Amino acid sequence: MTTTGIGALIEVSADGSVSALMRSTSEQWAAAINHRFVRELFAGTVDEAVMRDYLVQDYQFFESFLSMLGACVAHADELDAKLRFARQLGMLVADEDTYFVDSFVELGVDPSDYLRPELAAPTARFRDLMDSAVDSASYPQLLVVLVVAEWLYLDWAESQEEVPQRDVHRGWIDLHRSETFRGWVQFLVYELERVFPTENDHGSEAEDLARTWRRAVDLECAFFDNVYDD
Ligand SMILES: Cc1ncc(CN)c(N)n1
Repeated sequence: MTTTGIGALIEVSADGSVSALMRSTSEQWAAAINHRFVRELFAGTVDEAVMRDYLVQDYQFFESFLSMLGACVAHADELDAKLRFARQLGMLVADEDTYFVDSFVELGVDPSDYLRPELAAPTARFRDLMDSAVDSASYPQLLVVLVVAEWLYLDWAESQEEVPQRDVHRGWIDLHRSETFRGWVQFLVYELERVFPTENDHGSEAEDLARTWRRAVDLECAFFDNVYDD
């Protein structure tokens, strides 16, 4: 076992499938974790309207994300894994949903504005990708999207030590960095490596997973970019 450069907080086998996926998107990954939104979030200088837009769109992301975890409870091939996804669902309901609702209060966003907003294009595309993974009922397809979404967030959230003062900024960083969050991401990465199809057995399935990985990384960049587009 070894660690990679970016994503170095997580152990991956250097000659395994996850390492290869990571290498295929290293530039886009670096662009996402060093994005202007991340820099401003750590500095506590994100424009109020940008933060509002980002969280309103991310609450829509969150809905499909929950469905993916539910689908993993249904389709994971081992009991231990099902239990791990069920525990994470409980954490998201308790901590992440509370963060969203408290932040909407802090930012003055009414439920009527955050429950059914118009979806920005990257949000709609991300939801399509997650909903397709759910419909596929394929544990590897679900894992590919989850690994990108969670590992990339761990990477940017652990990229700086100093955290900003305001709850709305600090809370979003804290949700994505801790021993516990790192353990969750490590679990996802081990699972993806474990169930990844070998080229000999299922060449086209592996290609399909690689396409999904690249699409998810591109969408992470687009999701950040979108909040600065008029
Ligand atoms: C767009 C996006 N990607 C990932 C995460 C982390 N679950 C998130 N909240 N939003």
